[in-house]
Amino acid sequence: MKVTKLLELVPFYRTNQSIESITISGVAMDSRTVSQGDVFVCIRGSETDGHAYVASAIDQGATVIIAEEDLDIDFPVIIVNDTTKVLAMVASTFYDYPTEKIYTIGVTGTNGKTTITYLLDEIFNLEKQTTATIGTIQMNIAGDLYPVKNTTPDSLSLQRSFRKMADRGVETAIMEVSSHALDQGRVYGCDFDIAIFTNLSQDHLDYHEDMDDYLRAKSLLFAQLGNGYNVERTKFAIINIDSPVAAKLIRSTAKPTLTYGVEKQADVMATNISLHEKGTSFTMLTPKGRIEIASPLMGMFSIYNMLAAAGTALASGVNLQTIKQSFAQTEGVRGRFEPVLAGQDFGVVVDYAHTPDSLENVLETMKDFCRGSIRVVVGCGGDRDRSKRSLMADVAMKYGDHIIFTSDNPRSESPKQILNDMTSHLNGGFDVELDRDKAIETAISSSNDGDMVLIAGKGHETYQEINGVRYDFDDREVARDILLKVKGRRS
Ligand SMILES: CC(=O)N[C@H]1[C@@H](OP(=O)(O)OP(=O)(O)OC[C@H]2O[C@@H](n3ccc(=O)[nH]c3=O)[C@H](O)[C@@H]2O)O[C@H](CO)[C@@H](O)[C@@H]1O[C@H](C)C(=O)N[C@@H](C)C(=O)N[C@H](CCC(=O)O)C(=O)O
Ligand SMILES: Nc1ncnc2c1ncn2[C@@H]1O[C@H](COP(=O)(O)OP(=O)(O)OP(=O)(O)O)[C@@H](O)[C@H]1O
Ligand SMILES: N[C@H](CCC[C@H](N)C(=O)O)C(=O)O
Ligand SMILES: [Mg+2]
Repeated sequence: MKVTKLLELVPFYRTNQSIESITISGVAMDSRTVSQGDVFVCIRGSETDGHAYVASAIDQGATVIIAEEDLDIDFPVIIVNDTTKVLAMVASTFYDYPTEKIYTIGVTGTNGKTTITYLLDEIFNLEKQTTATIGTIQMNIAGDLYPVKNTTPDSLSLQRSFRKMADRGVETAIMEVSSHALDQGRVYGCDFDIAIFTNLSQDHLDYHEDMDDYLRAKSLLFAQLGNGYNVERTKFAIINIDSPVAAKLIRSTAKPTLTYGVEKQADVMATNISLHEKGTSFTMLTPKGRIEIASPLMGMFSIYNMLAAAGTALASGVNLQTIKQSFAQTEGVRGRFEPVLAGQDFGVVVDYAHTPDSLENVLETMKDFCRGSIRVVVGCGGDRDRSKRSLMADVAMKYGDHIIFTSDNPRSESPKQILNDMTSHLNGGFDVELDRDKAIETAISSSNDGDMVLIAGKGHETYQEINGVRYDFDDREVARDILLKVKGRRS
């Protein structure tokens, strides 16, 4: 491709020499992945600055550089104001504007993103659509699964993935859009048709200055809605009206909004709610009529997730019966309120709650049904928001009868320090066990008929990250093994 064609979405740039005759065969944002003929785009990151790797990119075969500053080299350089935005633009041009051909749904909010992408995927699959999802667990393109590094990939990988989707005939793509991604422009260049907001509660204050900054990042998804190249499809924002920040998000988009909720009047509402041991049921009121919903998904938070998915599906033209059927037959998402069953007479649930709000939602749900004691095994991740640690501990103390604080993914931090951050303000009444395996064993082996154990924080994860090394660790497998061992001892 001619580099001038690659720049067709970039309105302003300067060059240090003529670039007319240059052609490129790929786009790279990391010097370590440059191939012969690539354009190398220098990105200023949080750890390092891509401008420092220009020489190495040239050595690897780059034919032209996109930078934010004059580089004083005898090599073609295109100078722009903001390489992050330009990377997204050129990636989208290089891969031939793939989101133009795909109905694209973005989900943002503190909790519920993964769950909603799965619910929507199931609905669209019932409609016999070819779909793709991108998020925390994996990327799924028409049934082919790919591992992911981030919940939301960088703009270059993202556009490459969209290209793959378009080539595989994907009609609808549903993706999680994290606040980091919005802040770092990873989804510039995506032409979203629908933007969904779940909720906002404390998380990521290691990255965002404060909750306002966190909200500002989230609101970019809605501000960006309709800025793309496809003007034929109607764009919608789907907003949880019960969230205290709903009005701000509604104001941040010029596009039509469909609201959902339980407490306030909304376009899609749940009434006659029944939360029970086997799931939920409710009457769903929608602009297309009312319908009775019954689902195995547990807890009030699941009703919000279903309303978000239902509103989106309706806005996308899906009928109510399909939505009802999908919610009835869903098996939920792995690691989200996932029961571990080994014939025991007490409950064991693995859940990805890693924020104060999600932990509270899950424990509230357990409290409603637990006939005995609630045991909570929980820790907090290292190199993440320190201020959520004591809040998560408070929630565990509020709902649990027996609390075992343990390690999550300590990453580069000292596990003891993390646990100290969680517990230093408490006056006892809990156990601390650094070894997550042992913590789970203690909780399970002390449980009896009617009790419930919550193993929180790691959900679907199959590793524990300590000092840069990922060791195999799966809460569900560990719990199952211990349950079988304990059963053997008791019989
Ligand atoms: C803090 C953060 O978000 N960092 C993200 C960021 O990396 P960075 O800014 O640190 O990049 P950097 O390492 O400074 O490098 C700058 C530039 O130099 C280039 N480089 C670097 C080295 C080299 O030898 N050559 C070279 O060219 C890099 O390719 C890059 O273009 O951009 C990268 C590409 O998009 C991300 O993978 C990376 O995510 C890191 C791994 C991360 O852990 N992020 C977490 C916090 C995150 O984003 N989480 C959210 C989900 C949160 C949630 O909802 O719960 C997510 O979306 O995953
Ligand atoms: N709507 C909701 N409101 C509050 N808590 C929720 C909601 N949905 C799910 N949760 C809780 O949050 C946890 C994570 O859910 P999910 O993975 O769907 O969220 P996410 O937004 O994708 O999280 P992440 O930011 O890690 O990607 C669940 O295990 C559950 O405990
Ligand atoms: N997407 C979240 C996941 C947290 C999961 C928890 N197990 C942890 O490691 O903190 C994050 O990166 O902050
Ligand atoms: Mg997620």
